[in-house]
Order: sequence, then C-alpha cells, then structure tokens
Amino acid sequence: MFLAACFIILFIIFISKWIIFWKKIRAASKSLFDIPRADGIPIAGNIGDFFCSEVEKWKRSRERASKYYPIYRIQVFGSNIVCLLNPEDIQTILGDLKQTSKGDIHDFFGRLIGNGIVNSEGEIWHKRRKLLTKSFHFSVLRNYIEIFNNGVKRTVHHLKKEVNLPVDVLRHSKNLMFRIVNESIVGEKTTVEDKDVEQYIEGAQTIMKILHYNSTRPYMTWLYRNISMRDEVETALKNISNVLAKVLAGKDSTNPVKNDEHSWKLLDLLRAAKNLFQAQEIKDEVNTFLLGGHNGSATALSYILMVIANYTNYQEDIYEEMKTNISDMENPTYAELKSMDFLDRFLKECIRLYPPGPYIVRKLDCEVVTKSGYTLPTGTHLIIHIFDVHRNAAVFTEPDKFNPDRFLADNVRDRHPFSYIPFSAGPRNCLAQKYSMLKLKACVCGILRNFKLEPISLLKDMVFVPNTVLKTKEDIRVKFVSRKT
Ligand code: HEM
Repeated sequence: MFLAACFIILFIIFISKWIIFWKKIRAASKSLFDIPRADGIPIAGNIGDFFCSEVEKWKRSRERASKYYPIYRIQVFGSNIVCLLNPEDIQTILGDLKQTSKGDIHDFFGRLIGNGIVNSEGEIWHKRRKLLTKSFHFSVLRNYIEIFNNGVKRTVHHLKKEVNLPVDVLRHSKNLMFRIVNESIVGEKTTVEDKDVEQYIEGAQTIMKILHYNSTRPYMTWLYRNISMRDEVETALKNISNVLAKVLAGKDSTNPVKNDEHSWKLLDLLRAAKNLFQAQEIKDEVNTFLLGGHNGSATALSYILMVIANYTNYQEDIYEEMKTNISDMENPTYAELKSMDFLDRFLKECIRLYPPGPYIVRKLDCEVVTKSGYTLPTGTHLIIHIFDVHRNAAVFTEPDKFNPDRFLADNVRDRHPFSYIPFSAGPRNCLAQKYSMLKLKACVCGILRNFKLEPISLLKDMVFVPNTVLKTKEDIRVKFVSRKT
C-alpha cells in the first residue's frame, strides 16, 4: 500500500514536471512544430527509431525523405531534429559562415579524439581552417603524387597474393588510405609498421562504432560512462595514442622539425603555429586528419572498386583512357591524372550514389528562415542526409541509375550547387576535396593497371545500414584477376 502510494506520487511529480518541460519547449520553439513530423506515436514520437533494427532504421530514413520532402522533423518527447532535403534550404545553412556548430554528437566525438578542426567551432575553427587549407591547396597537390603512386604499388603487391579470390576491399582500402594520409601529413615515407596500421584502424573502428551508437541511442552516453563499453573505448584510445606517438616520432627522428610556416606539409604547419597548437593539440589534429581522412577515402574507394567490378563496359572505358593519357602506367603524373575526364565523371557518379559520409549534422548558432518558409530557432539540431539529396529525382533524372554523363559540363551547368555535396559545401566543406579526388584517381589507375575486377558482391543486392560512413550489411567483395598486358 505504502509502495503504491509512493509510486503514484512519483508518477504525478514526473508527469507534472514533464508537462512544464513540454510547455517550455513548445513556447521556445513554436515554429519547429509547424514542420511536418515523421509518423510516430503520441508524445514519445519517433522513439521507436532507437529500438528497431539497423536495416529498418535505414529504410525509415529513406521512406521519410521521399514522403516529407523538402523538410521534416524527428521528435522524441521534447527533442526535435530537423532533416533538410532541398538544395536551397541546405545552402541557407551550409553556405552561412556563422553556422559552424555541429552539436552534441561532435561534443562527444571531441571528448573521444580531442578537438581537432572537425570538432572545433567559431573563431578557433576559423583560424585553424585558414592555416591548414594551405596543405591541400590545388597549387601543392602535385607534391602528393609520388606518395599516392607508391602507396597503391604496395597495395597491388598485397592484392597479388589474393588474385582470383573474393577480397574484402574495405580492409585493403583502409590500409592503403591510412598510409597515404599518414605520409601526406608528415610529407615523407611512413616509418609505422603494418601491425601499427592494423592497431590504429581497429581502434578507429571502435571509436566510430561508439560514435554511431551514441548518435542513434542518446542513452548510450550514460552507458558509456557506466559499463564495460568504456573499457573497449579506453583500450582503443590507448592503441590510437601509441600509433600517433610513432607517427609523430618518425618525423622527429628522420627529419628535424623545420618550423616552416611556408611549408606545404601539414605537420610542419602545425608545429610552426605555436600560438594555435601546443603538443597535445598537434597530436589531436594529426589524429583528426588520420581518422577522418583514411576512413572517408577508404569507404569511397571500396564502393568505387565494387562499381568498377559490376560495370565491365565502364571498366574498359577507364582502362582505354589510361592507355591514351598515361605514358608510364606505373607512375602517372599529376597532369596525366588531371587530364582523365571520363575517370573524373565516373568517380563523381560513384560518390553521388554512394556518398562515403552519408549525412552531415549542424546545430544552429542563430535563427534561420528556410527558403521553404520555416523558422528554425537558435539551437535547432539539423541533419542533412547526403544520400537522399543525391537521389532527388527533381535534380537527377532516374536517380538510382548509374550514369557518369550526369557530370558532363553541359549537364552540370544549371544544377544547383548544393544538390551534389559528397564533400559538403560552403565554408565548412571538406578541406581535402581536390586532394581526395586526385588520390582516388591515382589509386584506381594503379589497381586497374594490374588487375581486371570481377564482381563478387552485386550492386543490386547491397543492403545499407546507418553509420557515420556509408556501410553495407555484408562486406563488399571483389575478385582481382591479373591483367595480361
Ligand atoms: C572521398 C573522401 C572524403 C569525403 C567524401 C569527405 C567528406 C567530407 C565531408 C562531407 C565533410 C563535412 C563534414 C561536416 O560538415 O560535418 C568533410 C570535412 C572534412 N574533411 Fe573530408 N572527406 C574525404 C576525405 C578527406 C581527407 C582525405 C581528408 C584529410 C586528409 C579530409 C579532411 C577533412 C577535414 C579536415 C574536414 C573538416 C573541415 C572543417 O570542418 O572545416 N577529408 N569531409
């Protein structure tokens, strides 16, 4: 009896507190309630999203994108996340230099890997961006070609041991991209060993897994602090830190720090900018570039190889273009890679259909009125699902069809600049966009020079699951067959 009375009193307190909270939220963000809400249950809204399977989560997002275009919100109790889908609204946010905040999930990410450029905001972000852009400016890109070519030769060497077998392409892509990004940051040959690379990649995988769990299950923050998952994260962070120490030490021992603010090498720039970066911040920044850089590029490359394997005709078109444009197949030059227009269109179409980063988040630093006519208050959390933006039938006719000609100059001219955003767009876009495209070209050429690719995983069978990078339920597998030249 006593227990029942206590329970009823607690229940009444909870409900009255909740009603006060709800009224406050509603008054503060009245305009949010005008935005269509994705189908859900009363009060708890879309709480079901937290508990359904990963495949179902992915499916729901895609269905909502087509049902509620151009804008909708996901609501769980008093919290709302607004999803933007049309290019004009996206431009309003991404094109605005004032909107640099990314919100709670990036705060959590920052607690895990430190506040590198990806997690920083406001004035700090602005200063870092200005400095670090120098390393990826188009005028210095030719400096990376040797790193790209040597990296892919090493991977080809490994792939030769697995010819005619089903190969997990993401595994090789991650190794390749880690080494390339590492050498690009330091500006010279890496001294880290294979086991270090594996250790870093495994650690990074754990961090990204936790980040994804946390973004789709907010109660995970509590769990992270309180249960064994914390041990897994601590081990991953320790392993990452050990490898980072080797990445930084390798540079110290073989080539003393130049403190050269005119250098194109990222690590030199970081070390020269003593007002912005102390030892810990340099480590955090190098980690940010290594983690984001290898993960995004490796994801891109694995889908690209899968698409090449699935389309024999395009594979031969790329190979023909290589034969025409490259004089020494083992060592394509900067100018030769740049001249490969068909490969360029092919890669762009690959990352349209399979954007390595499937979504971007923002938290509004000031109120915004969207072109679609809604007022979004300061503090609103936003998601931009790049995957859906790239499959907008109003922009891309037959959006699910693979067609590199979409990127012919005539077809691009009238397209809205924020309708194709694999590297995001606006002032906070990917710092390394041009570098990444060039690197992907070098990697594809290095691989196709040596192998014909045959499909094991079929594009039509692909099932996606939500993650921080575009992820399939099953591993992507491709067969590498030696090319007889
Ligand atoms: C195909 C490969 C890649 C893709 C598709 C990609 C995509 C993106 C996207 C969508 C963003 C915006 C994220 C956001 O606003 O939350 C971003 C930011 C960024 N990317 Fe990439 N990225 C790739 C490769 C790389 C590489 C190789 C590096 C560096 C070595 C890099 C460095 C960065 C940095 C530093 C930012 C943050 C920029 C800022 O906040 O100002 N990315 N990238």
